[in-house]
Amino acid sequence: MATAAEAVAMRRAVALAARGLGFTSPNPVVGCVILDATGASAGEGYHQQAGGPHAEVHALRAAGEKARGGTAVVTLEPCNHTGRTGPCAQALLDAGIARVVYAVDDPTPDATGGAATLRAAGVDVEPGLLAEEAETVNAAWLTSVRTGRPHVTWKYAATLDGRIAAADGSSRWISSAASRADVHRLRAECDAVVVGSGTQRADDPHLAVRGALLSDGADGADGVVQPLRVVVDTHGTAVRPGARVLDDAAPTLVAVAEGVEPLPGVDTVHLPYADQHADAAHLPYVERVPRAAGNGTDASAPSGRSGQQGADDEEDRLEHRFTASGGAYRAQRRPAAPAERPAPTGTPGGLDIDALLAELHARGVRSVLLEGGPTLAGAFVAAGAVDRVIGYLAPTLLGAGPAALSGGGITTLTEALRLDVRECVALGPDLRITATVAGPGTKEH
Ligand SMILES: Nc1nc(O)c(N)c(N[C@@H]2O[C@H](COP(=O)(O)O)[C@@H](O)[C@H]2O)n1
Repeated sequence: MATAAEAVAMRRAVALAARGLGFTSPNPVVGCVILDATGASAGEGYHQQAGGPHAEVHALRAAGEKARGGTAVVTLEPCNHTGRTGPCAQALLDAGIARVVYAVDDPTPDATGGAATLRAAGVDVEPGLLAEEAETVNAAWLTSVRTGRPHVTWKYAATLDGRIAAADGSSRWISSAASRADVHRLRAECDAVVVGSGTQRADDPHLAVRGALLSDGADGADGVVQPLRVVVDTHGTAVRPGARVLDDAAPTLVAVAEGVEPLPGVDTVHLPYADQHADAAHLPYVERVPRAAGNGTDASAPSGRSGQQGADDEEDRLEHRFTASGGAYRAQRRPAAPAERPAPTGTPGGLDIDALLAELHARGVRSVLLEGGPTLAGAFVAAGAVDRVIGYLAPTLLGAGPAALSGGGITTLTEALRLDVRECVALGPDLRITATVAGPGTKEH
C-alpha cells in the first residue's frame, strides 16, 4: 500500500510529466520523483525529449547518493530495454533504490518488463498508484501504442446555443481572447493541427503556435516544437500559393485525394476516399463503428448550416450538392431500410480518416488537435476517431447558423456518442468543457 508521501510524490510526478507535452513524441511523457530512505523528496525529473535521458535518470541524477535505500515514484513502469538510452530498471538498481511505485504499465513489447526485473532483484514494486491521472497526462502516447493511430482531440468554440458562426457566416470572434490563447497552449501540446478545406478557404488560418501559455506558466512560443499543420484538402482546391499555412513558421502537410495534382514544393500526401477504403467497403456499418453510422460526412442528415454560410467546409458545400443531385457518396452510411438505400453515383466525398491517421502516425504524430470544421469533425466522429472533446462555450446566443458538429452519422438518440466530462473551467467570460469518449467511440485499428 502506497504511503501518503508517495501519493504526493506521484501527483508531483504527473505534473512533471505534463511539462514534456509537445516535446517527447514519439515517446511518452513521464515524470519521476525520488524519495530518500526517510520518505523526503530527494530529486525529480521528467522525460524532456525523445532520445534524451528518461525521467528516472534525470531524477536519480538530481538525488545523487540520497537515492540509496530510497523509493522511486514514476508515472510509467521503468523501461527494461536499451533503446536510444539504457534500461531504467537497471539504472534504479545501480542507484540502490529499494522500492519503486509506478502508475501505469508500459504497454510496449520492447520496453515492458521493468517491474519484473526489479522484483527479481529484490526491489519492492507497487504498480497502479494514481493510474487514472497518469493515464490522462500520457493519453496521446498510450492511445497511439494501444490503437496504432494518434490520439485525437476535437476542439471547437461555440455560442451557448451551439453555433460556430452566425447565419451570414461571420464567425470572428465567438470565444474570448482568453479562450483563444488557451488554444495556442493546446496546439503547443500536440504534434499536429488538422483543418478541413472549408476552414482553409474561409479563414486562411496560420495554425502555428503563437504566444502560447505553456503548462509551466511561461509565456511565449519560444522553445515550442511547432505542430505539423495538416490541411485536409480533398480536391486540392483550398490551399493556394501564398496561403498562410505555407509559410516557414511550422511544417505543413496537405492531404488530397488520389489523382489530385500537388502544389509544387508543398508536402502532399495522396489518400483514398472514405468510401473506397478497401478493407471497409464490404462491412456492414454496425460492425465497423458501433455508435455512429457512416464513415465520413453524412450526405443527407440536416447539417444545420445556412445556404449562404461559407465559413467552414468545402466538403459541406459538396455535401449539399451531392444531396441535391440525389447522389450517395457514403458507402458506409447506415440505410434506414434497404428500399431507402440511395444508388451510388460514383462521386466520392471526403478522404478516409483511418488512412489520414495512419499517415500521420507513420510520420511520428502521436497527438492530433482537430480544429475544424464541422464536417471534418463529423467524419472523425463517424470513424470512431475522436478521443477527447474540448469545447469553448461563449455566453452568447445566435439563434441561427451552423452547428459545431455536422453529420457524424448519428441519426437517433440511441446512437449518440456519450462523453464523460473531465473538467469544466471558466476562461475569462467563457466556459471550457473537456470530455472524453468512453469505450467503443475509440476504434481499434
Ligand atoms: N519509464 C520510462 N521513463 C521514461 O522517461 C521514458 N521515456 C520511457 N520510455 C519507454 O522507452 C521507450 C523509448 O525509449 P528510447 O527512446 O529508446 O530511449 C518508450 O517507447 C517507452 O516504452 N519509459
